[in-house]
Amino acid sequence: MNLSSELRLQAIIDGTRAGTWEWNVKTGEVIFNERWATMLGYTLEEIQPLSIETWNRACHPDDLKRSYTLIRQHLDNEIPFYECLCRVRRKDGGWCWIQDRGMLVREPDGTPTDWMMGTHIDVSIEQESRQHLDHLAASVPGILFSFEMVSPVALRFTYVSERSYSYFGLDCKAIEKDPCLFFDAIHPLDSAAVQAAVRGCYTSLSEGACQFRMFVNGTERWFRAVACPIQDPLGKLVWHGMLTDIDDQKQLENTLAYLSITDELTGLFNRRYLTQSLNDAMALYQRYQTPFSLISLDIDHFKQINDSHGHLVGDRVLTKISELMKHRLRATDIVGRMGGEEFLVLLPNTLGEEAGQVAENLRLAINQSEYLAEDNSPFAVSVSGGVLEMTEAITSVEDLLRRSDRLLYEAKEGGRNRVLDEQTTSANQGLPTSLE
Ligand SMILES: Nc1nc2c(ncn2[C@@H]2O[C@H](COP(=O)(O)OP(=O)(O)OP(=O)(O)O)[C@@H](O)[C@H]2O)c(=O)[nH]1
Repeated sequence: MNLSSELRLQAIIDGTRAGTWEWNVKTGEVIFNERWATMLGYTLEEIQPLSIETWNRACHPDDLKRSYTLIRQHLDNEIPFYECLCRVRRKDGGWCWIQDRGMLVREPDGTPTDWMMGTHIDVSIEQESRQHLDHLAASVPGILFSFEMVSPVALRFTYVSERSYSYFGLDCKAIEKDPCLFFDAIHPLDSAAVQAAVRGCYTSLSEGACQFRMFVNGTERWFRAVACPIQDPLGKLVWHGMLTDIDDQKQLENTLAYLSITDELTGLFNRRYLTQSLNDAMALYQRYQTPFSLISLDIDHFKQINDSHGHLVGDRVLTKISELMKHRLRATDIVGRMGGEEFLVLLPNTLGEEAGQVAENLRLAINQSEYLAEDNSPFAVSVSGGVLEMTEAITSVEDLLRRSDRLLYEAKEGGRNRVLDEQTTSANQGLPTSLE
């Protein structure tokens, strides 16, 4: 090519529409090109005479301070290039965003000169779009994010909205630099699920969602993330999504789940949960012959207790017996109130003989406890019960409960305050299918 280097350089500068600056850091002398002036709405002539003061007046004071700090770092060889985003005042009084870049000019042997040179490029449009996005993100009830995936297990956040700080105390820029900051804050019990969702996104190339807990200021909170892949104009797949705080919803779900399986008065499991647990235990028995036993206990003459001492005292008896049972049973046992004054205990992996001893201990503990009337006078309470070990002969949960009721009935008939099992009763000979 036979064009002079000067001509080529000028063509490149004109083509990039860059304002250029040259600054003698010793004397303050400054040279700007025509484009530099037109970027701000002037002609070069209008802003004569030029000096570093021309720039000092045009640049926003906050950005100017930052700019000089960065220049100092560059001149002290701490950073190889100078780069700073600055707001600059235009002739019409408005501001524009200028990407300011430059470096110290050196002789071919590396000796520094007194001159720094660089470019000013108007990036107002890009900056405004970024701000629009930030404003939009700030008005959405969640954290907006974008990420690229470099492998099925590694992703890089290309955008995280500022709300990340108020949501989980992590700076959005810090997460963009290091995604581990985000992943390390996920509850260890949920990190496998999150990783699986990320892998799912990578392989299915479709929308992915997951719920997980994160540690926020030392406490756990539930979040939900949804992300959808979009192919950008360069053919790269980028996931865009939103993360919302669903802690209140989760608390409500947990409360509802707890209430749906809990007896309100005693805090024990309710009939629904007991029936489900019996179905599960029976399925395990039928599939793997995993043994289990069932204890049923019913308070004797509870109607009399209510009638003599009042319903409130009756309620206290139910609560006290529930507490007694909870403390005497294993964590794996399932104890619940079937309704009224009747309790059931499901003992997984327990044979009838052992269950019989547990039932007898419960009966004794209940009978030997002290119950107080409204006037603090003590009265006694006893229970009758039945113990059943699951066997091949028992065909269904209904059958199991029918046999259990039968034992209970016989214990009541036999004088109450006792626990019977199928071996010690007549019930094992010719079991009736109903109490009638
Ligand atoms: N205080 C109180 N009483 C209840 C509750 N649920 C049921 N009851 C009462 O429990 C009593 C049960 O009476 P019955 O079924 O005749 O049995 P019982 O008096 O214990 O007699 P036996 O079982 O034959 O020893 C009824 O009076 C019910 O009103 C409750 O949640 N609180």
